[in-house]
Amino acid sequence: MYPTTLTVGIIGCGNVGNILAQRQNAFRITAAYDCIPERAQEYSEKYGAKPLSDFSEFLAEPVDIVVEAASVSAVREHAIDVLLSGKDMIILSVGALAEETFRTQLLAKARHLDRKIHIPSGAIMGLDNIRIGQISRVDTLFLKTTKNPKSLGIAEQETKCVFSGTASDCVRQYPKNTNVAISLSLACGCDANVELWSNPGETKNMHEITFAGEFGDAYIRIRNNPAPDNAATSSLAALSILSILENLKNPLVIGA
Ligand SMILES: NC(=O)C1=CN([C@@H]2O[C@H](COP(=O)(O)OP(=O)(O)OC[C@H]3O[C@@H](n4cnc5c(N)ncnc54)[C@H](O)[C@@H]3O)[C@@H](O)[C@H]2O)C=CC1
Ligand SMILES: O=C([O-])CC(=O)C(=O)O
Repeated sequence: MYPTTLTVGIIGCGNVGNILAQRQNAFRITAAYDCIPERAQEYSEKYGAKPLSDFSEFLAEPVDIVVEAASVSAVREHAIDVLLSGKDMIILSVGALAEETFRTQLLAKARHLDRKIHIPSGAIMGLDNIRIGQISRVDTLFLKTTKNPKSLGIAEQETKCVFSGTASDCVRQYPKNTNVAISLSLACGCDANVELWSNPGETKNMHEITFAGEFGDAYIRIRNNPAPDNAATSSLAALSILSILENLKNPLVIGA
């Protein structure tokens, strides 16, 4: 069981890492790792977490849970070692789990070590009940994401569909922008269909989910405010991690 005040180790001292540190309540971030050591150092000066530039030293820190808020490659490089060090983990760069061999290895390790990997709802709503896809018929799971071209890292000046295909192919091309597509796929147990739109007039990060099956049908539209230090990331993504950390000890479990 977790203690009353959780201790957290953070991988990634960027936009999300900073939001989490600014809103510590039921938890304390005590260890910080970033592949750019100056970022971990600066983070430490601002928030008091111990900066670690060597990942094995980070793993030796006695934290209750590790939060990844870095990149798909950080998950591939470090997630199995985090589990091996005896810690549960929250993974935000969910796109890493699109690759089947890696996902199978990671989940087998977690099962073997009796550790939990939390996938936050991130920048979308409704992920809880999309899990019914694992136990009932699904006819449609479709995500349409619309962002400003600057967030997508492209120079497109027209409103345009820049990707149409499966979630796993989409996150390979846009690993910083479509992690939510993999969260939906993992929840439902099938590869979601995705369209990614670039719109120079869009100031929000918009996700429209269409889900239909045995239960009926649903359409969920989320119009996210971009986070202050990284417009490609929605503020909701950091808030969803905060809600996991704040609720880990709560005896009342809300949602599917
Ligand atoms: N699941 C979801 O709904 C969402 C997921 N994300 C993902 O969350 C992650 C964090 O987002 P932001 O904080 O906005 O990004 P950011 O770019 O502001 O910060 C990332 C930080 O992680 C560090 N980093 C990158 N690769 C690393 C590695 N291999 N090892 C250690 N440190 C590494 C960077 O130096 C940087 O300081 C990104 O991968 C982003 O795509 C973002 C929004 C929604
Ligand atoms: O923050 C968002 O709107 C979604 C995002 O970047 C992702 O899923 O990677």
